[in-house]
Amino acid sequence: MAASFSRCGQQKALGSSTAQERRVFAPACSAVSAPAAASVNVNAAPVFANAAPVAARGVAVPRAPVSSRLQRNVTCAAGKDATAEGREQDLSRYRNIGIMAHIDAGKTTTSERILYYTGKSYKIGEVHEGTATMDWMVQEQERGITITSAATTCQWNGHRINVIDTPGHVDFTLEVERALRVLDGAVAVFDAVSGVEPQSETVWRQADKYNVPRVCFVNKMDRLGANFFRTRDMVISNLGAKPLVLQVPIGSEDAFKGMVDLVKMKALVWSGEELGAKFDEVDIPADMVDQANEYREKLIDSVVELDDAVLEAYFEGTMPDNDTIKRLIRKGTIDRVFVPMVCGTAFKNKGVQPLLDAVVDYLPSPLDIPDVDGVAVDDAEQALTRPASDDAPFSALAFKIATDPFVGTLTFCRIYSGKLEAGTYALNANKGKKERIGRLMMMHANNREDIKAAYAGDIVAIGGLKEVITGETLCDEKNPIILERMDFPDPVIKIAIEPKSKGDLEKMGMGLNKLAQEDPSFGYSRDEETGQTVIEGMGELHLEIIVDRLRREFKVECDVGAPQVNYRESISRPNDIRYVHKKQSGGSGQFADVAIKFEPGEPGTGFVFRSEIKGGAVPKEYIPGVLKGLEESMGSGQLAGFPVVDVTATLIDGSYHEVDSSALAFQIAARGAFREAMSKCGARLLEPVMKVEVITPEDHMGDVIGDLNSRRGMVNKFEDKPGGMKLVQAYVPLAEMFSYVSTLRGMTKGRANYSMCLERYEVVPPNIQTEIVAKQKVAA
Ligand SMILES: Nc1nc2c(ncn2[C@@H]2O[C@H](COP(=O)(O)OP(=O)(O)OP(=O)(O)O)[C@@H](O)[C@H]2O)c(=O)[nH]1
Repeated sequence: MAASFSRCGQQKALGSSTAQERRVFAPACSAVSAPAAASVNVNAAPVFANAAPVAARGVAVPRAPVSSRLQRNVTCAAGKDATAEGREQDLSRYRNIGIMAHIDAGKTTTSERILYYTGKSYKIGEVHEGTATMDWMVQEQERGITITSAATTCQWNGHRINVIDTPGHVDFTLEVERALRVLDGAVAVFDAVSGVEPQSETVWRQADKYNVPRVCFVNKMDRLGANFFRTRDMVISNLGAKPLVLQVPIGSEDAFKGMVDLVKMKALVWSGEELGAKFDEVDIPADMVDQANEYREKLIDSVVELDDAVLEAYFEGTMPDNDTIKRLIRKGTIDRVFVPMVCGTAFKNKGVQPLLDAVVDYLPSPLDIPDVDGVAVDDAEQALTRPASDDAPFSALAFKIATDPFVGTLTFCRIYSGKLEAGTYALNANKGKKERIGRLMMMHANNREDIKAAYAGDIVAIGGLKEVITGETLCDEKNPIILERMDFPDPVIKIAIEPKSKGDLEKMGMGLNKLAQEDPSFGYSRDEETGQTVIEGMGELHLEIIVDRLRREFKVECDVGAPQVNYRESISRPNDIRYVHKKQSGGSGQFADVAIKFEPGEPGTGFVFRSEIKGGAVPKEYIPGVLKGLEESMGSGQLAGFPVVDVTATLIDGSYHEVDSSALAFQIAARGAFREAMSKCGARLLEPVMKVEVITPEDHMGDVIGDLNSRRGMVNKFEDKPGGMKLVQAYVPLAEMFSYVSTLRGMTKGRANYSMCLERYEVVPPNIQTEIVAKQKVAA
């Protein structure tokens, strides 16, 4: 049997469910791409002084639906005046936004232009030159990708815009999730050539989950094959959204000059494409007047429906004025009736200023969204809320931890209510501990500006917090609240790492500890028996970056093993198990008797525990012991030591001894019952199956399909793509996808690309299960 792992870095929290019904081990959600690390055997026995701190995990509760947003809109008018002394900007003039999209759609380039045009940076950093301000990590600059979401603050048109640029690669999906949790609105960037790409779908659904209002920016209008209206159609068909066209492009590809603004009914035409190029507001070109009229009419038709009085007047022949149109676009955007759509080319500096106008005009301020939800500290069933007001008790959510070489730990927080001053104390509501607010900073990518106080709506970094981790709440000690937790995916792959020397071993312990603190989708564990260290993450690229950071930031010399799938174990049939734990030899005895019904749960349900004990057959105080024993057992299954998922356990009966029973005895009995259940309930292995989308030239399509089939893949969809390309979609087990990037490159001479994300867990075929189990036993 595989040796047991002590799992560090993460703990699956129990959400807010009751003690009688709890869930752990939510299904993983992520993917893989990029080259595999070198393969080396690992035998060392590292010893770490500290286990990584326990990261909170929980079930995210989406924001309130539209109806409650509408209610909030009513309240906000009253809340607006409640601005405390010291606030620089009225809360209604805040926009907390994220920039989200598929990899390479141009999020970072767009964010860089936003910084430039808002006067925050005087020199533009280019992604392809490795100088982007927002991509400040050395790994980001070398690879030209965003890995961590960077936060920055800028000003536009009398508004404070807090921007978070999020990664597009699916391995860093947690960064997107964290950002969406604390944002009020988002800009969804699309590549005008590729339109809606797989990861744009994933982030779109994440934004749906958190009810985040969006504006679409169709970028790269200068590229060959760019097509604004095709992208609009894909937003409808692939995302099921209702785009509201606010601009019509003037020309495309090389001839892209600007756009017609359908509210102003003016053409915005750029005279150059250099940084800072000016644009003029001129009359609509004669050959576009009909098209502009047609789309303005569609725009007005969509917005008048949101206001009965305006609709009535419209039917009677009165056109709404531009202020009314803008008011209704804002209302429809915030209520998520439609998604305004604008266009441009960030790289060629066209369209960014109107995009900023759209952010200010149409995305919500903190006053436009529902009061943040939470629960009481001593009673998870008691719902609490906090309004976006400086006068309300202080509450903030830590959504990201970063390690800064100068400041140490930086904790990024979104302040939902109240005021926070540097040098004061706040309560970590999750841990019940007071923390000193040493330094308070506004962040500009990796630069920071010290501030004395922060207010409702701000996104700030706090320096020097000791024990706060991602997802925890900081609040006023006298008015404690625990805000909704975030949903963290479970790692899908793992690799073994071996430090080269004893010195490296110590540094590795420290490094892993810090990295796990920053990143809840990363975990590490140490096999107590073999001393092997295993790191777990969301994909090959994710772990590659972790190892790179260990080497560079923590100066750890190490060898790295081949990536392996993080399988899961489950059961296939129900069974009632009775287990008696009895120990009489020496000292006081131990006695616990449990009868537990084990049943396979629905996919994705994790672990559900219920107690149906009647008449005190198992006294109430021993039931947490049963739960604890089962939870411990779920961490490592009997087949091959993988986590067990999708099991429902119901405590139906039992007995106890007046003297010899204890919670510990029931914990041991539950572990015994679980062991028996795994052998009597048809234990089986589950594997992550990925949705893989390959975009390939037609002449390589046969090879691509043949290769996917040989990887146990099931091809389920073909589609035409712009430029004579074909999309092949297939479901393939993750175990068969390692190093796919290099195979695909070789097979198609580098002309195809692919992306993938976790679709579901499936039962591993019996012959493969036998192989995996045998391999795990040898490894143990
Ligand atoms: N032609 C053209 N290229 C662009 C435009 N915007 C961005 N690019 C280029 O597209 C590439 C990807 O841009 P990024 O801004 O890094 O895209 P991203 O979405 O931030 O990528 P990730 O952070 O890795 O997900 C870079 O080489 C950019 O220079 C554009 O408007 N036109």
